[in-house]
Order: sequence, then structure tokens, then C-alpha cells
Amino acid sequence: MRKPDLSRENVRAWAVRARATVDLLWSAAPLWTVLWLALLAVQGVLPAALVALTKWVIDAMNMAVGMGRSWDTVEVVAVPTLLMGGVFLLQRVLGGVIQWVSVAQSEYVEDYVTNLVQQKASTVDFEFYEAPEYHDLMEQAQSQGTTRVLQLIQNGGSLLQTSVTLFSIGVILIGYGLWIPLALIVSAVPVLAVVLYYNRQQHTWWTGATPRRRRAQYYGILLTTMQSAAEVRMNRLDGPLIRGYRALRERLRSERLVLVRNQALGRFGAAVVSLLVTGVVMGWVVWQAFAGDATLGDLAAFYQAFTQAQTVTGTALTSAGAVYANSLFLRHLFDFLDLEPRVVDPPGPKPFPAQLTEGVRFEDVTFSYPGTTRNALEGFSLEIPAGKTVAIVGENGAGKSTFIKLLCRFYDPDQGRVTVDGTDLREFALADVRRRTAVLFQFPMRYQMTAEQNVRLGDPDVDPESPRFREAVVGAGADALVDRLPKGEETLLGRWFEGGVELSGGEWQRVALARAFYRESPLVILDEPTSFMDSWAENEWLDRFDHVAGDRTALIITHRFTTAMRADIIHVMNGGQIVESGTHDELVEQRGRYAESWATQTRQAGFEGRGDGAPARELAPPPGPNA
Ligand SMILES: Nc1ncnc2c1ncn2[C@@H]1O[C@H](COP(=O)(O)OP(=O)(O)OP(=O)(O)O)[C@@H](O)[C@H]1O
Repeated sequence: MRKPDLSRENVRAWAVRARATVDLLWSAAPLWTVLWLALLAVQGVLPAALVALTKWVIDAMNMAVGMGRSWDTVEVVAVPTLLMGGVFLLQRVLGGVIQWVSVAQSEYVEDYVTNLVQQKASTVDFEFYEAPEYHDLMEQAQSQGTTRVLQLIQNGGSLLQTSVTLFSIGVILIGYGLWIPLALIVSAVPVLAVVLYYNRQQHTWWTGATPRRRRAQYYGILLTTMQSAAEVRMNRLDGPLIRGYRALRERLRSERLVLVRNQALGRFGAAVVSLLVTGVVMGWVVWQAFAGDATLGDLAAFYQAFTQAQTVTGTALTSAGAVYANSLFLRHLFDFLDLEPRVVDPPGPKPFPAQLTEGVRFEDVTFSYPGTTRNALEGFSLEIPAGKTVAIVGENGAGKSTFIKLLCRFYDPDQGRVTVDGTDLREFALADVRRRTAVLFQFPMRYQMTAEQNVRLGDPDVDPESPRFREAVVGAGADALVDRLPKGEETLLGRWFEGGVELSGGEWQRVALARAFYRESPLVILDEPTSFMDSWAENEWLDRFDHVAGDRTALIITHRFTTAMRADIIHVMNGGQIVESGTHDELVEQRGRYAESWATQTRQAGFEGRGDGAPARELAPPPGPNA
């Protein structure tokens, strides 16, 4: 059996976690917690009171037998009997009240912990989402965090109550001999050791099995959600996925069953030891009674006290083991809550400009994703002048989305800097950067909410009475779509909830565009805004965009040269760097990478480009530049 780790660090870590748990309870439901503890303490002494009253009642009856029928006899018996009835009544009443208080406390604690986890998950650095260890920790915190806190409370309460009971019964048992409570303690030691050992084993196994459990969950998600439904059917993935799921579950199940079997065997061995001790103690007391050293009341009280003490000891040990196990599991919750973001606000943030005067600059930026060695951006320099529309084109993996992530401050550069009107992005408050930047991501969210909510989520600060909603919808080319919906902007989108209407990919994209335009921001970033649009829609939308962009600074990432050619400046990216820059005509003149891709795209579409770019109407959606 492995020895418990009693090193100073481990003990200190335990103390810190215990403190954090108490703080958490105190913050979540202080009054309910105090009330609950007080009630448990009262309930804890009642069994001892009953033992004492049993002795009193039996001895009183013994005495009354010799007194005959009189009021004195009634008085002698009535007082302890009534008191005993009162204690029974109190026990029942307290049971109900404690249950009510405990449910209230659990509800508060559950909501509080869930809130903490959600808040933390929405503020951790982006890099956490990209590391498998983060997903493990997240699963551990989410799946066990709340339930373990609640179980810890229940077990802690039970431990407190049983300890009070044990202590008070122990006081009574000492009257029969100091060695009796000691014998009880000795008989409990093997049980406690087994409980602690196997709870630790269980925790170690559960932590190590997290990646396998998550993979099984992942197969489950693929088998049951709509996103994967089409491919699962067309590629007949159900068989392999179900088999994969089963194999993982079988392994998890058999490992767990082995653990539980060993635990049961261990507990059986420990129980035999405590049974032997019990036998010796009971034999001794009966011997005393035969020898005339104990009254009938003594014998009854002792029997009641000892059997109660045994039951309570069993409960106390189980609770102690559960407290131990739950505190081990809670470590994951606290580890998760302790995650500290690295991308943070500066000490005295500068205000982000409401209107850009110079623009955005990337100055010799180098960046690699955490845990990778390859630079996604290398010596990357770029200027987006204020009020201009800049397009970035480049082949897959060139670093276009990475550059947006740096502009939104999801990451900070390893070297170099990003400036807005000459100020380093790191000198602004994070919330300010994000409030002042409107982004349409490559794969925008499809909120299962009304069309209006889908757009208004873009900026909760906009006055609902302002005409901005309509402007954004028109700017995104989503006006005809919204007007066509059965309840107009009130129509619920998506099919998750009753009455929802599903949109096409291009329609969802227009709604997301409207969301980006809805935000009052000096900087607009659009990642592949026209990728879902047909050529006709694209051309019409580009006309609108010129109007919506107005004097805002806009950045468009695109694979479509028919979109890029409308920009004031086009930058061509390759291998994490800008390799060409200029207007469409200048780039075609340069006869470099851009001109080559442009020629390929137009040739494929049966159109010989001159550089004036009018033909988008005739083009099928062209492939990527280097396709
Ligand atoms: N989260 C990530 N972790 C590690 N590497 C990443 C991550 N995201 C992207 N990369 C790598 O960084 C490089 C640039 O990726 P990025 O997504 O910026 O390309 P992109 O130009 O937007 O491509 P596409 O046109 O296909 O969207 C790629 O080589 C990619 O493998």
C-alpha cells in the first residue's frame, strides 16, 4: 500500500484547497451554511441524549415497580418518558428542516460554482482552447466540479454530525471503561485506511482516464449531433464510431469494476477486524452484568450506545473517505479556476481611438502558436491606413487568420508589435480593443435566436431605438432575407427550438455580416465575407459594402480576387509574410504571384483579364489563388 504523501508542499496544498473550499461555500451561501452547520450540530447530540434518557427511563421503571400505584410513581416515570418523546419529535422536525436548508444551500452553491466555471471559461486565453490538457482540465472541472462541491458539503456535514454523535456517545461509553471508546477507534483504523487508499486509487484512475473518457464523449457527439449527421450517413461512419465508443467504454468499465471489486474486498477484511473487536467488548459487558456490576438500565444503555457508536463510526468513516475523495476531485476545479490569462490589461490602459487617424501597423511581427516551433508569422510588416479598405490574399496556411487573431489580441506577438494610431495594442484595455473592432470570422456563430437578436448581439451598447439595426441589415444584404422570414426580424433562426427557421449557409453569413456591421467600431475585419455568396450576390454586396464601410478602416481576408480587386490596397501573403502589395492594377502590372493567380482564375473562367476586373458577374466562384 502506497504511503500518503505528507510532504510539506502537499500538506500546504491541502490547506490551501481546504481554505478555498471554505471560502467558496462562504461566498456562495453564507447564511444557509451557518444555519445548516448549527442544525447538524444539534442533531448530532440527539442520539447521545436518547442513550442517556433510555438509561433514565429503564432505571425509573425499575424503581417504579417497587413503589406501587401513586402520583409519585407517575412523576418518576413521566419526566424521562416525556423528555424522550420530545427528543424523538425534535429529531423528526430537525430532519425535515435540515433537508430543506441543505437543498437551498446546494442550489446556491451549484449556481455559484457553475457561474465561476463559465466566467473562467469565457476569459481564459485562446491558447487554452487549443491544448488537449486544457480540454482535459475543462472536462474534469465541468463534469465533477459542481457535483463534488455539493457532495463535499453533504459528506462534510455528515462527518460533523457523526463526529458530534460519536463524541457524545464516547463520553457515555467512557463511564464503562476508558478502553471501550479506544477499542472502537482501534477497530475503525483498518476501515479508514482501506477507504482512504481506494478513494485515492479511484481518483488517480479517473484523472488518467480523462482523455479516453473525452474521446468516447467525442464519438458520442459525432453520432448524435446534426453537424455530423450528413457525413455519418453518407460515409457509413456509424459502425466504426459505435465500435470505437464501445471499445473505450468497455475498457473504462472494466478498469472501474476491478477497482470497485478490490475496494469491496478491502472493506470486507477491515470489517472482519472491527467485528472481532465488537465481539470482545460486548462479551465483556455481558460478563459484568452477570457479575452484578451493572444495572439493567446500564446494560440497555450500553447496548444502545455501543451499537449506535458502531453504526455511526461506519457512517463517519464513509463520510471521511468521501470528504477525502471529493477534495481530491475538487483539485481539478480549483486548478481550472486558478488558470491565469497571459493576455491581460496593462496597468494604465490608454483609450482606444473612436476614429482612426493613422491606421493599423504590424511592425516586424513574429509569432508561433504555443506548443509549436514553426512561425505562423515571420517578420510580418503591414500597414492598414485609416479609412481605407485593405484586402489580404494568400494561399491556405499563409497566416491570414493568425494575423486577425493578433489584431483582436487573442494572442500577443512573440516579437515586434501591432499598433493602432501609433499606440501598441497591448497598451489598450482588452475590452476596449474588442469593443472597437468588428469582426466577421471565417466560421461565424449561428445563434439559435431571432434574426434581430442575431444582429444585435454584435453590440449590446447600441441604443435599440437607433436606426442602426436596419442599416446593418441592409449593408450586409440581409434585408430581403429578413423581410421574407415568416415573422420578419422576430423569426427564430435555426431548428434547435420550436418554431425556428433554418437558413442556407450564405444566408447565415449575411446575418453574421449584419452583426459585424451593427457594431459602432472604427475598424472592421471580414474573414472571407463572400465565400458563401454566388457571383451575382458577391458583386451586389461589394457595391453595398463600399457604402457601409464609409470612413471606417476595413480589412478583408479573401480567396476571391473579384472581392480583393475592389480594395484600395491588396497585400499578398505567403509563408507568414507579405510578399507583394499594391492596387489590383499595380499587382497585375508587377507580373508576380498575384498576377499569376489572377490570370489562372480568369483563364479558368473563360475570361482574359485586363486588370479592370469587371467580370465578376460571369465568374463562377473562383478557387484559391494558387489552386
Ligand atoms: N491554433 C493553432 N495552433 C497551431 N498552429 C496553428 C493554429 N492555427 C493555425 N496554425 C498554423 O499556422 C499557420 C497559419 O494558419 P492560418 O490559419 O493563419 O492560415 P490562413 O492563411 O488563414 O489559411 P486559410 O486560408 O486556409 O484559412 C498554418 O500553418 C497552421 O497550420
